[in-house]
Amino acid sequence: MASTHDTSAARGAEVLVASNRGPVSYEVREDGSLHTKRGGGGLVSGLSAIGPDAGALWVCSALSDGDREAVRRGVGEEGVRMLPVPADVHADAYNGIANSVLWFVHHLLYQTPLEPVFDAGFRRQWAAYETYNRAFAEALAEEAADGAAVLVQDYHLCLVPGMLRELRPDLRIGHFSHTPWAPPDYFALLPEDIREQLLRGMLGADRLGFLTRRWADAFTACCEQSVGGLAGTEVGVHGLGADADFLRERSHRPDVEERIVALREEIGEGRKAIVRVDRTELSKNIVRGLLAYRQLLDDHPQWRERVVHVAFAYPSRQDLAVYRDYMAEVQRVTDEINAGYGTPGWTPVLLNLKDDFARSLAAYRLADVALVNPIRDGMNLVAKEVPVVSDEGCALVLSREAGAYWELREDAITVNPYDVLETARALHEALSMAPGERAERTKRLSAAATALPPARWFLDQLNALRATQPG
Ligand SMILES: O=P(O)(O)OC[C@H]1O[C@H](O[C@H]2O[C@H](CO)[C@@H](O)[C@H](O)[C@H]2O)[C@H](O)[C@@H](O)[C@@H]1O
Ligand SMILES: O=c1ccn([C@@H]2O[C@H](COP(=O)(O)OP(=O)(O)O)[C@@H](O)[C@H]2O)c(=O)[nH]1
Repeated sequence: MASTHDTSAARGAEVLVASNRGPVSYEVREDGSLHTKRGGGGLVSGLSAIGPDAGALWVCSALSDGDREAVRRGVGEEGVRMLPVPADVHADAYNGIANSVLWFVHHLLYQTPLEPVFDAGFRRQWAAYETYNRAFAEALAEEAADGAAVLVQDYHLCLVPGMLRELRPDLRIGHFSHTPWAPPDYFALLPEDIREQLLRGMLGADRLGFLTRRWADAFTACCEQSVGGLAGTEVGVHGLGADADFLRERSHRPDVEERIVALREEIGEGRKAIVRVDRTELSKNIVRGLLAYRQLLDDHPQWRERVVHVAFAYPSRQDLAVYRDYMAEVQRVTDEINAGYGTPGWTPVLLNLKDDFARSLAAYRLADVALVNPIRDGMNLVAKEVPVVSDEGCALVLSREAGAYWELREDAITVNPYDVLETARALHEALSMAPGERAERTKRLSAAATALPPARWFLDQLNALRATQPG
């Protein structure tokens, strides 16, 4: 890794994006060939719309053995540079600090009295997080043309703006958070020096972006409490929308049509479908969703045999025991409901624990009700994607703690995600909605969901960043 920027280097990229997860990942097949897979989650859905046409260089991490092998063989996508960070550094930075500490802080996921504990192990992981951030800062410093614009993404890379600023004072540096931001009292769980390092690292940027005003205000409040304010850094709000063109085209391809036929058969003739699609992620609140569905079957037995809960919970962050345990809990509660309520011709919950994007799109299209009930979520693109591709209109049950709430609340049925009884009532209301009203609401939801498509979301940030004075 180069430690300084060589100013005599040839001109590099004018626009750079940096994120932990990149647009694709690789898998080594048994015959030794490399298989390419689209990266999962909303950050990739948002940034993939930018594509190589925009001329941006996307610097991301080699996350898997397959990714590292691709780097070794010199295989890669156009406009993408994968950093082969050592596996142990990545594990500590990504699984340790990013996903077990920062993700937990911003999503209010700690369960006292057992968590959090900031001990010597945490300090070792923090050192890896610094190393990881430095690797990105150095790669970006190496690749960027004079005066280029660099858009750093998310909580994995909070220290990059400050580090990059030192290496390349000429650059315009932005940082965008795809997560919520913790309120100051919760952020204060972190050791004081770590809090300061994170905030000062981000304030090394010229401009910071958030998905909603709520998260931007929480960040500003944390800065006021810990480091005396924003130190001249601009803060903007950019609510990432769904990519209607991509979704409509992709959801009408033959592989999705095939899956619609299969899904309809599994659901059963004349039954309604309550659909959810998430990473198996603690903050998505899948178990309370199942409990609310069970409550619905208790409170309104008329729905028994007439509805199926189609739950797609595709694997995420499986290196972490707490995520593996959560997946097992989702399976356990599903089995309990199916055993307790199922009949020979009716399986109340259809649980899909495998990654199958085409099948998820098929479920979006045929859903009567979409259940999106996160405890807390930066935005939640699923809530925005369903109305766009829905065939016959879909009622949306939406958590008031999702970023998407602020844009979709008028036509969604909104819930407190912890309140299982309220969620059950919302499911009943959604299932009972008249088809005409459902179609009308879906149309308005779709318009709100696509108000800021990914390409414009990105361009707005780029233009705003270019209008700042570097440093
Ligand atoms: O990369 P992973 O660890 O597999 O996780 C997937 C992504 O999860 C988070 O996504 C967020 O970004 C979405 C788009 O802005 C937003 O709608 C959602 O609410 C967020 O949870 C994470 O922030 C990304 O970095 C991950 O890639
Ligand atoms: O099997 C699937 C099903 C869905 N998605 C996509 O994953 C994203 C999830 O984004 P969201 O903002 O809802 O949550 P995140 O996972 O980023 O926290 C959406 O764009 C989905 O279309 C996916 O990658 N694989």
